[in-house]
Amino acid sequence: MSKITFIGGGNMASAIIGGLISRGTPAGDVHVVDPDAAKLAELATRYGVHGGSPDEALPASDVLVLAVKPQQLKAVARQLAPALGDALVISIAAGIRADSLSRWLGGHARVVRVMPNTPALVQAGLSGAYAGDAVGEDDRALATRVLGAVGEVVWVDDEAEIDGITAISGSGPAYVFYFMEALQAAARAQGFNPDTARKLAYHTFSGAVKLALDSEDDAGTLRAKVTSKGGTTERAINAFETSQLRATIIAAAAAAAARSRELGEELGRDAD
Ligand SMILES: NC(=O)C1=CN([C@@H]2O[C@H](COP(=O)(O)OP(=O)(O)OC[C@H]3O[C@@H](n4cnc5c(N)ncnc54)[C@H](OP(=O)(O)O)[C@@H]3O)[C@@H](O)[C@H]2O)C=CC1
Ligand SMILES: O=C(O)[C@@H]1CCC=N1
Repeated sequence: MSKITFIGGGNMASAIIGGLISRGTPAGDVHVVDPDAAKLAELATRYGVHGGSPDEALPASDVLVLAVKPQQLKAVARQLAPALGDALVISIAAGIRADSLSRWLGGHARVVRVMPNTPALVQAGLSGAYAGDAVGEDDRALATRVLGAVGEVVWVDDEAEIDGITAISGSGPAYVFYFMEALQAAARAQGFNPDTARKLAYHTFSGAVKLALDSEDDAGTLRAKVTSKGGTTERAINAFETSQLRATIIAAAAAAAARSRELGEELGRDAD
């Protein structure tokens, strides 16, 4: 495996690092740069990875993963540019387009834009990936190896699709957790204690997902098999439909995709 340096050791970087280490990447091959010493200490304790400065880490890196907030990326990229060398740069920042980043890195061509998600921590991630024509097959294969260690990788030819992937699988775990929270609250409202409410909600979710993944039926058919005519489920689904829950979910994802495009426009300008 290649030497990988993460710039930013926050939530998403921790998830990818945790996934890489549990899949056998040697801890000595992973460096993390983050201004927060407490975060670095926690990553070192949990996964054995090294913290350090960009000056130490960059010259020895084959792959650089930029995992700072989109609002921080321009300044970070400009600062890294002089010491970058020939590393493959993978940006996971929402919204920021590959050509903006390449420009901030002083015209660095080996840039891949990726949208991962936090289930990477348990090797169940999904990453959308895009690279321009200047990025060769070897670099695409290298990016696939890094992200593929923590889940599925889906390459797109049109960068605009990364905004859609951000809205579905990038932000999506939060939608799922929102539904799980709501189902727990519903269980509490039925009088169950917190432990039982959690068990009922989580186990129902994981059981339904396992059933869907293992089944040849689509989700609509599986739903119909639960929904007896004149029964209890029908009453609940009718309540969802009356409150236009499906349309709300579709509109929410469209809002997330629009925000991704907006971030690319707003933060991609070179004016400041
Ligand atoms: N969380 C998620 O589910 C997903 C996030 N992403 C993307 O990943 C990126 C990171 O998100 P997330 O992990 O949630 O954010 P976090 O805020 O948790 O992590 C970003 C980290 O970068 C650090 N940082 C800031 N400036 C620098 C610098 N100059 N050098 C090194 N590190 C620096 C921050 O420190 P400090 O807090 O002190 O500023 C922070 O620890 C974002 O661009 C986001 O769009 C993509 C997919 C999913
Ligand atoms: O909320 C965000 O902006 C980031 C990108 C996708 C998930 N988290």
